[in-house]
Amino acid sequence: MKTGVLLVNLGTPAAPTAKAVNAFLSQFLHDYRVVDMPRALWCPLLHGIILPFRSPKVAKLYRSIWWPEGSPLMVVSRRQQRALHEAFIREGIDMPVALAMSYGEPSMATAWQELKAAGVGRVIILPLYPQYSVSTTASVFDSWARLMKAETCLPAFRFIHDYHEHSGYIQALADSVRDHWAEHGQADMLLLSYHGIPKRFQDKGDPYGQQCHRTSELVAEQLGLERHQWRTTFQSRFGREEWLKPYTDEAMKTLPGEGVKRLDVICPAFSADCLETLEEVAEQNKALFIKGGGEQYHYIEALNDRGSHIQMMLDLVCRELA
Ligand SMILES: C=CC1=C(C)c2cc3[nH]c(cc4nc(cc5[nH]c(cc1n2)c(C)c5CCC(=O)O)C(CCC(=O)O)=C4C)c(C)c3C=C
Ligand SMILES: [Fe+2]
Ligand SMILES: [Fe+2]
Repeated sequence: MKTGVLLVNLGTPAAPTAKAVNAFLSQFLHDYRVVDMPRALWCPLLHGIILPFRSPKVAKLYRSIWWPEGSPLMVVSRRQQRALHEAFIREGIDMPVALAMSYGEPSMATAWQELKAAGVGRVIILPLYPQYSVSTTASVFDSWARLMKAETCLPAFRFIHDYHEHSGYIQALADSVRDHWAEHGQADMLLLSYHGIPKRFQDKGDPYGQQCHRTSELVAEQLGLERHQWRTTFQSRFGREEWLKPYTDEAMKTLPGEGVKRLDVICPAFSADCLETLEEVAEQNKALFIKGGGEQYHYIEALNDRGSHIQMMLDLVCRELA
């Protein structure tokens, strides 16, 4: 039976316009895995305030990072899909690779049709989230399960839960930091900034925060950093409740006062650069750090279609084939 790979990431608006951002956010923020409030309370807030006010504001941010070929997240994801397919060809393996997004296009239904058309009867689902979270990974599983309701003969499938301590992933992160140091020199501190989640999710059993801390420890160990040379923080808060701490934006304001004048920042939870890395981390946080007395700030790009990242994906898939 032919096997195929289904790469899945979050998704992104089709255009950097208020209308497209509204459509994307509406689908995203209606997902119970992301916002678990009763709909009678959440929908009036979402439709009455969040979507009308946030969409034009966020569209402007998307315009500031949009590439000529499209949204960075989409452009990078397509490159990853192509590179993984080519890596399999080099290994002499015929392995169709499809790309799906949890929200927006290409949907999981579109990707599954592509795999079926290629004769695939066994699927390896690889959510491109190194750390498991109910808000991301579990949502990918929900989409798959919903899609499978229409199938009479289910394909065999494997679902890759997380890869937060996979040696190839840790090595790829460490290599990307070393490459950055070779070009720019080593800063006073390496900050590992992860997308946050509400603390309440962690209290209910989401292992995301613990997995982020583990990734940081392994990267720091691989780089031979001493404890005062690295730190873990959480970014991209949404809403008013408490999220995982410490917060990245608060660290930007306090680190210069602690003597950290030169800062390198890496975002290991993002397998592809996107709004949250290119705008929030590379631009907004840099401004906060410099305003707080920092002197030099470098954002180290996501693993994207780096060779070692693609090799790690190949390894993750091959493990499931064994
Ligand atoms: C590690 C990956 C991610 C986790 C965990 C995650 C949780 C999470 N996110 C929101 C709300 C928003 N996230 C937004 C953008 C966004 N989030 C991720 C990844 C994770 N999110 C990515 C890759 C992106 C960027 C997409 C792009 O187009 O570039 C947004 C949209 C932008 C904005 O309005 O600020 C929202 C909203 C919640 C509520 C949540 C956990 C509950
Ligand atoms: Fe609604
Ligand atoms: Fe997010």
